[in-house]
Amino acid sequence: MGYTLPAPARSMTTDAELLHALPGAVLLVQAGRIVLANDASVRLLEARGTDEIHGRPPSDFVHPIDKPRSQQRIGAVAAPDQAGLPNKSSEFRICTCRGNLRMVLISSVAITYQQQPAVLMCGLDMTHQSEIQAQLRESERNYRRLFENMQDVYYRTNAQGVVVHVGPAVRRVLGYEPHEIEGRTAEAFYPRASDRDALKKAILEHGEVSDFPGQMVRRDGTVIDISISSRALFSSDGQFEGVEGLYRDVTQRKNLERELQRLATTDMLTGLANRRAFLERAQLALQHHQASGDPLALLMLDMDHFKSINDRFGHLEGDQVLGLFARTLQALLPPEGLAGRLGGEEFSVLLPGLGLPQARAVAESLLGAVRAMDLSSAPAVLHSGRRLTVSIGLACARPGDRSLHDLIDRADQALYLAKHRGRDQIASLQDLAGPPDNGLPTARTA
Ligand SMILES: Nc1nc2c(ncn2[C@@H]2O[C@H](COP(=O)(O)OP(=O)(O)OP(=O)(O)O)[C@@H](O)[C@H]2O)c(=O)[nH]1
Repeated sequence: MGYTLPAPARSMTTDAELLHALPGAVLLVQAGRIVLANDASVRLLEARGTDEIHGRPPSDFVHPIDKPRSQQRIGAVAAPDQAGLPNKSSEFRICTCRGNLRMVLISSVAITYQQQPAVLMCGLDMTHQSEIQAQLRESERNYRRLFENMQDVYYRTNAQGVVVHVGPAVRRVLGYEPHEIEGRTAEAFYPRASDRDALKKAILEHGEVSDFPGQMVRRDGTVIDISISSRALFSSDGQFEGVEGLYRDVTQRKNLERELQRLATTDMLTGLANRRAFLERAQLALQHHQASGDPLALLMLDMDHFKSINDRFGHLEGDQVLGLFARTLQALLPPEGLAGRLGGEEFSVLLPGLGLPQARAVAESLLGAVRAMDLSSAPAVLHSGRRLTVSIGLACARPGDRSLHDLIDRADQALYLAKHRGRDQIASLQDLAGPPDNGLPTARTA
């Protein structure tokens, strides 16, 4: 296949035609005046024709700021020590005949033309490149500003986990200067090595992580919650080169979340688990019991004749008593136990790992502690000489339990039995005459 030149290729026969066909602007200056301008310079200077250029000093087209430099260069290029060599090209602001500004890269050389000394100037329009450079500089300034003011900490480590770069936000987040962190391994700032290991593992497994939770230690020793988004860096031949990412201090948000979680799961009057939280934990404990066969006991507690406390001493005093009762429960719980307020003056205690005898012992101690409760924060009750008591229903999880409801139901029935039998006592369904419950003897009394 032959190659054909594109259509309008101009054919030229003279040197002058060659000069006018040049894409670069050329001016010839003699005795300080332009004596020749090629077509490209006419276009560059936005002249109507060569007449608008010929006869004028080149400085007519140079921006006042660049005039001294331009004149100095034209003088220097003609100096004998320049030996007819062109000077180094340099950018000048050029004002066109139409008043527009152009950035032109100009180089000159001293010659002899028609037996007279002359300076030949060659110019390349750099306006577009200058604009690009200015945009680049502006964009670089913008990125730097953004980087300096960023709330998140940018960091980069090498393959050995050494921090090679960290952003200035680290001053605010961790209280260190960037140079104090650069050159150290990131592990140094994690309170638990396992956190950093988990992050590393996740990044290597997935290539990147987003909003990965963790904690870091500030210079003053306080531990803060952070959220990290990072990615692994690889060389073009697939070698692991380190990690790059951003982390931010989310302590405030985490504290708020923890507080919301606490509010959502805590009974405000007593500080115990609320009904929803208690039942959730009880469900988990039952599942564990079903999977492991570990014993599980549940107590239902109801203050005796509580209505009369409210009626006689007022609702506020009643609230004080409920608070006291809750603290008494809490103080006597075994480490794995959980107390909750199911509503009103009804409470429940979950006893994972405890069988009937141990659970009964806990219930006994609760019964005694309520009888002996210090009522100084409920002064009206205290001065009346009234003693408080509680009734307790006790049930143990059985292999046949289909749901938590079965266990709670038995504890409720046992509580009813304790009330029925005169209150201030413990009952379990084993106390009823009937078939053996869970292999234990029947008709036991509390
Ligand atoms: N002060 C106070 N009283 C409450 C609260 N919730 C429920 N109560 C009261 O607790 C009382 C419960 O009374 P009842 O269920 O009739 O039983 P009781 O008087 O405790 O008698 P027995 O349970 O049969 O021993 C009612 O008067 C309720 O108004 C509370 O948050 N604060």
